[in-house]
Amino acid sequence: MSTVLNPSQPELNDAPVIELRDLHVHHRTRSGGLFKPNYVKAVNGVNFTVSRGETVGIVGESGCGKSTLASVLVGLQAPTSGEVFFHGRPAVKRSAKMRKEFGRAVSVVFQDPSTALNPRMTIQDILTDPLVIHGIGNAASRAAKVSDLLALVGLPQSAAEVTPSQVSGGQRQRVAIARALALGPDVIVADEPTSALDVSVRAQVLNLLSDLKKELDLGMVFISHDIQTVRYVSDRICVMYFGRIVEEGPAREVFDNPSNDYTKMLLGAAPSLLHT
Ligand SMILES: Nc1ncnc2c1ncn2[C@@H]1O[C@H](COP(=O)(O)OP(=O)(O)OP(=O)(O)O)[C@@H](O)[C@H]1O
Repeated sequence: MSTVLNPSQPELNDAPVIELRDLHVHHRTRSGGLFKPNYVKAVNGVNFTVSRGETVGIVGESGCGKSTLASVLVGLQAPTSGEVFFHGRPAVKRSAKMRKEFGRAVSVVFQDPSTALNPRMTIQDILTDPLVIHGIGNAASRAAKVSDLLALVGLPQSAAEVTPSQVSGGQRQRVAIARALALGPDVIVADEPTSALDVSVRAQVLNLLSDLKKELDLGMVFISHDIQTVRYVSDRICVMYFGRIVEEGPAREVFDNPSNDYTKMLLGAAPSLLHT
């Protein structure tokens, strides 16, 4: 049987890369009134951890709060309340030093590489950019790093010379993954990373992410509305419903023996793998 989440109390030494405790995120809306709040509870009391070497899948229908949770995980959004720990240290009000370390250690792959990558930059410049921003290496070492990154994600070296629009959608997502790896992160947050891709290349990108996780001992947060896709890549699954995690457990257990009615409904409604 899978379990319902409880906040974990890790020892500092083997603390997860990121831990969220009782996290709440409210988005302001314009439609408030006398009896209606002017905010949406996008995330409503979530406890969550991700460590190196594990893929944690977050699954739920559109609007359940997945992307809001992702934006807190990557530091783009501050929580309304709750605690964020980074390698066991409180990280809600992070110092400039911690912000820099967080930026190196946690990176993101978005759904649509066409909008996530600057169309005017060459792929060489896109992959060099994070190194320049973080003041890492010199021109020669950065060029070598770009070459390594292209090899790591299965792109030809010639891809460095072109812009994102000159490669296929699947290759563009590989560029986005290479950029996410540039600083040697501990965790990658992948928010619907295959939804915008052709069905024919989705499995390749999922396999690449799984291989990279193993090869680099990465932590990965894999977010999708599609429980079949989440199961394919995840060690552990968190099922989200209206801003809460309603079920959490090893992927196989959640899949084979779900304890929550919403999880059962998601599984019942799930079409065949990778075809949504
Ligand atoms: N910037 C915002 N301002 C107001 N409401 C927002 C904002 N962003 C998200 N919301 C609302 O918060 C809730 C959670 O949205 P969120 O995008 O996190 O869910 P999601 O599960 O990622 O959905 P999707 O897969 O459609 O992106 C929804 O009700 C959404 O309408």
